[in-house]
Amino acid sequence: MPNRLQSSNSDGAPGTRPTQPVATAITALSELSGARLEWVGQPGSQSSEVVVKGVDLRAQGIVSDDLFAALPGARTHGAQFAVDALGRGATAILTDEAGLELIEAADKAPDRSVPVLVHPNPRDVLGEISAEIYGRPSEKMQVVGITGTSGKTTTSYLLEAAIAGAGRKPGLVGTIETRIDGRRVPSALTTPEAPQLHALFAVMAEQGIDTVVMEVSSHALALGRVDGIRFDIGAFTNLSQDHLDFHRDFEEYFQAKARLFDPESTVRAEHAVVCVDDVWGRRMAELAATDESDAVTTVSTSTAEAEWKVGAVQVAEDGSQTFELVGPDGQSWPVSLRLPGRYNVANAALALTVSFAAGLDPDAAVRALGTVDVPGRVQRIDRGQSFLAVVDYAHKPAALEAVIATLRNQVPGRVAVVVGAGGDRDAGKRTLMGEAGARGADLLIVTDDNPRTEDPAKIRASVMRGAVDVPESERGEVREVGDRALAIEQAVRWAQPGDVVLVAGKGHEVGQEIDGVKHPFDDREVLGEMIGRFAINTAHGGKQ
Ligand SMILES: CC(=O)N[C@H]1[C@@H](OP(=O)(O)OP(=O)(O)OC[C@H]2O[C@@H](n3ccc(=O)[nH]c3=O)[C@H](O)[C@@H]2O)O[C@H](CO)[C@@H](O)[C@@H]1O[C@H](C)C(=O)N[C@@H](C)C(=O)N[C@H](CCC(=O)O)C(=O)O
Ligand SMILES: Nc1ncnc2c1ncn2[C@@H]1O[C@H](COP(=O)(O)OP(=O)(O)OP(=O)(O)O)[C@@H](O)[C@H]1O
Ligand SMILES: N[C@H](CCC[C@H](N)C(=O)O)C(=O)O
Repeated sequence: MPNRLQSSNSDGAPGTRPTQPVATAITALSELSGARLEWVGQPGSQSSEVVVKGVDLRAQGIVSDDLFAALPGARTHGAQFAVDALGRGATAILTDEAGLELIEAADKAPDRSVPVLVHPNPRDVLGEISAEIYGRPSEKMQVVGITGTSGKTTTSYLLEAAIAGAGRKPGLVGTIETRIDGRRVPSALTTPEAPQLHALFAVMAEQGIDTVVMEVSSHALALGRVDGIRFDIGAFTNLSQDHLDFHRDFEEYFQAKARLFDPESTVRAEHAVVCVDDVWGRRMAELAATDESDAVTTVSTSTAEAEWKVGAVQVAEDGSQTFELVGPDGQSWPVSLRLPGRYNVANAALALTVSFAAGLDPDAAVRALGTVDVPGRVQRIDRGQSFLAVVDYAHKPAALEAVIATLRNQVPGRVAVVVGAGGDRDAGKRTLMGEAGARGADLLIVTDDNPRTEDPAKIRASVMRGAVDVPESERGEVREVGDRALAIEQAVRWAQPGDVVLVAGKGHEVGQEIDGVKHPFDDREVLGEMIGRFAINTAHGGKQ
């Protein structure tokens, strides 16, 4: 039976469960959630004393004394894995009526009497239950949630640096990784499920973390993953097309994000910091407004009305930039940023406005921002070649357009873009990405991203359609090369001094998922290798 995990592993890296778990009676959870208490397995040994010390919704993640949340899903019902969870030491189960039936009908009945909390929609109560089991740890620290279509990871990294720079102990939860005071904990989702999140907060509390910055995806908001968290600050970056496979339309997508700001929502942050550059931001700021004068702070890099505004931006040859952030009382901060691109000025302005709202020392926060690079976000690959080579995570139309525009401004030469679209994700964005790539690049090579369970040729065909539908006079050359390594090779062979090669869509990812199997693939390594093989000796502009 798997033992309770430690909040620190033998190598000193933080674990994913607290070391000092608290026991919560199953009857208390029934009362808290309104779930009905039933019993399955051997009759006669029911004990109202049953307690749980942790919770998970993946049977494979269960350790002794856990509550197993057996949820209905799109692919399967968690109750199918109840026997496995009990074998790993779960002492109780949370499920719905269908789950209870599945457990009762299972070939292998539990060899003891097991309490089952039955709720019509267990996902709706899982956040509160998880918070309770772990002692409501998010209330012991200042939590900042960042949402929006693009810029969450970048803004989080900038803010994490500001928090550390200002002398606090930061926690970070996001797409690339979870970090506890700078030490890594791997993460599979941008925003983990509620049981994992509250456990992480409990570990962070044990390790003395005082300020947490976390990315909050629209999936998380819609699926209740952040329920039970008390957010001090909610930050909004922007909204553009993505995830319309999961959300019915843009309005529903907006409403999911709005859960972090809507005064009616149970996960509403106490303060909102909103970038009002786009119309969705302006709507979000209006929605978040209450009678409290400090409920919303607005920030803008455009002409939009806002309390915090960005003044003139100076861009150096290497793309790094400086700008002035001007506040409501005329106070102004000179900001230096290593990250290139106008959109990163927006990310940095948002990060700083949040850090001021969080009470961080402004000078220290501003200083810290100037040191930040983000893995796989406009990450330069330099092997001494005479053209600029960049890996970026743009995998949606607006992001692709933004990063191409940034790089176009940065080089005197031409732009090559290697990009594809992911399988089992918003199919509507594929043609738009093809269009953005074809309009922006002198050479667009349409390739595979993570096809997942889809036919890669069909995904490429959609991206290609968007690309070739752009009139020839308005676009560059378009090629289709399915093999991603070969596509990168072709872009590198094409590049001349002063050009830029952008490999977009996978950023920090280190695998390519094809038919359920993740094959090792890191754009940064492959691009570096191709430059080494085909573009060496270019310090003087030549090629092999
Ligand atoms: C649409 C979505 O987010 N679905 C999530 C949801 O799936 P689901 O409800 O359909 O569950 P299911 O796979 O049918 O499984 C049912 C239950 O059985 C359990 N189970 C299932 C199999 C097993 O072997 N053992 C087991 O215990 C599962 O934990 C679950 O509780 O619950 C599952 C359990 O946590 C998640 O794995 C799954 O995320 C899928 C894999 C996913 O890819 N999600 C992505 C789209 C996502 O959430 N992305 C956002 C970022 C988006 C962005 O901004 O870019 C994120 O926050 O990461
Ligand atoms: N503020 C922004 N506006 C538009 N595009 C942006 C912005 N910030 C970043 N991007 C683009 O989006 C890509 C992803 O950026 P980042 O990882 O910071 O966003 P994210 O919201 O975390 O994305 P995801 O939800 O896909 O994980 C970048 O590589 C860049 O191309
Ligand atoms: N969090 C995003 C990541 C997409 C990354 C891209 N490389 C792809 O596979 O589409 C998602 O799950 O939609």
